[in-house]
Amino acid sequence: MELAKQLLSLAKKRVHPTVLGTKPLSCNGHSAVLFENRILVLKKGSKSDDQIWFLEVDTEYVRQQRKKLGTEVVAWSKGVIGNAEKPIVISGPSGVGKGTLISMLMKEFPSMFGFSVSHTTRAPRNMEKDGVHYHFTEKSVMEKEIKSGKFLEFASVHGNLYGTSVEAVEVVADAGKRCILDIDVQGARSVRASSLEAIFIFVCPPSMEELEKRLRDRGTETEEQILKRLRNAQAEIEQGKSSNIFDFILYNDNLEECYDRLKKLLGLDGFVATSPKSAAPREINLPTDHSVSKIDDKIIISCISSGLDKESKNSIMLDVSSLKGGAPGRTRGLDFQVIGSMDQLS
Ligand SMILES: Nc1ncnc2c1ncn2[C@@H]1O[C@H](COP(=O)(O)OP(=O)(O)OP(=O)(O)O)[C@@H](O)[C@H]1O
Ligand SMILES: Nc1nc2c(ncn2[C@@H]2O[C@H](COP(=O)(O)O)[C@@H](O)[C@H]2O)c(=O)[nH]1
Repeated sequence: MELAKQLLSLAKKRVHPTVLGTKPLSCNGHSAVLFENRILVLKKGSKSDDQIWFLEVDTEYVRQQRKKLGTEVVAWSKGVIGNAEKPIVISGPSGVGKGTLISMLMKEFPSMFGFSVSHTTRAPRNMEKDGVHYHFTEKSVMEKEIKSGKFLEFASVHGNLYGTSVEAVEVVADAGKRCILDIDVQGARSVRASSLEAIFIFVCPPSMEELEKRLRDRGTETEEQILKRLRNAQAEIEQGKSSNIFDFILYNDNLEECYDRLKKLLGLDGFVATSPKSAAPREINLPTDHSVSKIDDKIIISCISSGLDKESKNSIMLDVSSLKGGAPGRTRGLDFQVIGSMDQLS
């Protein structure tokens, strides 16, 4: 009942906490169940992907944000049935070939991987499309969004702001794909410190001369920008090799060989991409009429449905013992079991 006391004390003091995360859309009523550090909210008569929500009140993430923002904080997080595979964070100096390797992976395994589309304040290059390569944005807008908690991580890189929104990672996982993040070392450090469990790979150039050649041959930067990126590369390579952020270091000398090593460390060597392997979570549809009770880590949702001549009762048992992640954005690891028949199962 610690959480109940905490909530009561906040209400008495008339504290208005900073609310992080995307709020659930309004609905025709809801049931709420109190846990140790969060409140489970079951929306009545909502779509299957919008039924289970958590209001994080005293989770690790909320405590971190409270410290960072200096205010009381609560955070919305959508409950998702099942788990997602760990995202892959790829870092390395500009021009080393991260984007090239990621494109190869996505081309060979289109149904397995999805790209986390970052936000940036830098101007688009000729072939770059808004919403595909980046979400191109104004600095003032991005700064506001950073304050509102939209980003999992952000950093100032080569003079511009770059950031990964919570949504960018979660839409990929919700589609049943494994998310790939192309971010700099500062961003990788932030993700390492966040609640997102990931695999961290650092891509190294064979030499500074070769890195410079690749950057120049790419022809996308001005001379001034090339020099800035090369200066930053020195420090990034040192940090990439010496810090304990990264699980793997990949040397990108010969592209094909490097790509083969990348596939090997992801367990994809010899893997033939055939039919789409979807890890999309199972879904339940909760009817408008239901009552909720809690037994330890199990939530029993009793549904009442009236037929022509009889009223039948069915129940779903929602297991919340293996919740993963928590805020920001999604709480994964929910599982359910149907007790009795359930017409509403999709
Ligand atoms: N192993 C390689 N050998 C030769 N050229 C390469 C190799 N890998 C990538 N390249 C080339 O180097 C250039 C830079 O690659 P890429 O754009 O993928 O780098 P990046 O690490 O994503 O850079 P940034 O961080 O600036 O986005 C491209 O023109 C690409 O074709
Ligand atoms: N911390 C973050 N770094 C990011 C993100 N998106 C990209 N990047 C890194 O920026 C540089 C430059 O990229 P470019 O497209 O301008 O060449 C590169 O190292 C990327 O990895 C992000 O969301 N967060």
